[in-house]
Amino acid sequence: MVSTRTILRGFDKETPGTIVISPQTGKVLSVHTSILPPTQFPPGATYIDYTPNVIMPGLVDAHVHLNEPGWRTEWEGFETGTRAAAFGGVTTLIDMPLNAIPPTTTVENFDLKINAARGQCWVDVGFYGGVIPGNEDELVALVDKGVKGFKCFLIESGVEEFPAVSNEDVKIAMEKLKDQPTVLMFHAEMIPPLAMSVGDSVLHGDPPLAPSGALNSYSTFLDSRPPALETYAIENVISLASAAPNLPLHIVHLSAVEGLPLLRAAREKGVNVTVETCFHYLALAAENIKDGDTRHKCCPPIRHARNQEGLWEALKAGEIATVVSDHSPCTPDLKLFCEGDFFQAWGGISTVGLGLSVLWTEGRPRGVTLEDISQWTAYATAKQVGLLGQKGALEAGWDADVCIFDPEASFKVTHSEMHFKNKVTPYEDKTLNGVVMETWLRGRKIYARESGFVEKAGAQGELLLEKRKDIGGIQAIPVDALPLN
Ligand SMILES: NC(=O)N[C@H]1NC(=O)NC1=O
Repeated sequence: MVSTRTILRGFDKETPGTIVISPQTGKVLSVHTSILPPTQFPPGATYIDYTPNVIMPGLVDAHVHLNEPGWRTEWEGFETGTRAAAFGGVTTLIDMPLNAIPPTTTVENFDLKINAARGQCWVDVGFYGGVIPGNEDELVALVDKGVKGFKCFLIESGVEEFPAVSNEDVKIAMEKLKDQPTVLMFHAEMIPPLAMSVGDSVLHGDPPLAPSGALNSYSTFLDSRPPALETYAIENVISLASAAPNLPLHIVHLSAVEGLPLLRAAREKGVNVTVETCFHYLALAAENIKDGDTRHKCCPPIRHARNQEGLWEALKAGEIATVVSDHSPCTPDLKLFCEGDFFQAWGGISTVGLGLSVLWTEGRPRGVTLEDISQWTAYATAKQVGLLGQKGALEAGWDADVCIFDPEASFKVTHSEMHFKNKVTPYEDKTLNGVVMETWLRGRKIYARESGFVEKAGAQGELLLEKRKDIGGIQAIPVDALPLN
């Protein structure tokens, strides 16, 4: 018999709750902060009691590099990246415009990307477009075709087909996008003019000149990318904001806390700018990175524990709106483990699907709740990419994307717990607290810890290609505003 209702009972926030979903439409029908007994439902309804586990909205990871199509599909791909997401309770991924070949910088390239993704995804996937020098005439067409936002680099991106933009390029892009439902995002690192750094303590360190020290030493690498690169770039972004006051701006993967007062001051002056950080900046610290361990290389770099505490405080205060993975994998050879050279190794960390447990492991001792985590990794990320109303919370009428989480269990990150294509991550062998027991996408189970991936679900992820209807962007939302009920 085809069931007309699926009822999931577990904990919603701290209280027992029940959600009723329709397997036919894949939508949430109702959410209750009480236990609805099975007798209240029509015959044929499926009733699953997950107590004492927690029912959470599926995560929306708004920053992943899935790298397909092109030769870097060896690094990751739609099938493996989305399977890794499903393992970790992530039900929506937003793919970055670079590292695949070609990059998502034209409509023609976007079509190639869409064709490559179709039929391969375990979870729903949306896309960002890229802003590079000279592609301004593609931007509005990309919005119409459904990109959720745009990313540009203010410093070398690491891949030649996605060059950095100048301020002139940014202004041209802003002019094109100023009235569009989108968000313009910046990889905010820039090399300050040398003259500014002479004896200037504001720069918090030396300018990024040639590395002075052993190339396999983490501190040599860290010293080459001081907070000044981030603060200079953020100041630069803020200085450009008046060119398009209605266009939401967003700083991706902030590492340096020194950037936060600049963003706060800008927001106070009315600049529509938000900021994200990543799981690795909240969980890993420079003090613990051994020389040569290039699994930890990313840009901007992982900084010291004191900086990390500042990021946690800013998250709790609502100054940082979202937490994402910036999953940017590569094949193991490109991490140059023999040489351990931090300057030549690929910069990027593989995390997709581990983030919820990483945040719970690190956040719980700091007083963070699952509700906070849900806010940062589902509700606010969905808002950033214009998906509220469909994704990011368990609300009647929204997609029944569900993560069943056991907050008391733990697991060790071995190769069998990594589902991304290349099993290279700084979390290897670490024990993480909190285990995703099941993941449901639009009303259907796609992964269960006990029985594994539901094979027939393998191609059910949808591509989120509808044009955004909102004005884009996000403002940091106080944690108590989380609409789980
Ligand atoms: N090209 C690319 O994926 N770059 C990412 N890697 C990283 O460490 N930071 C990034 O922006």
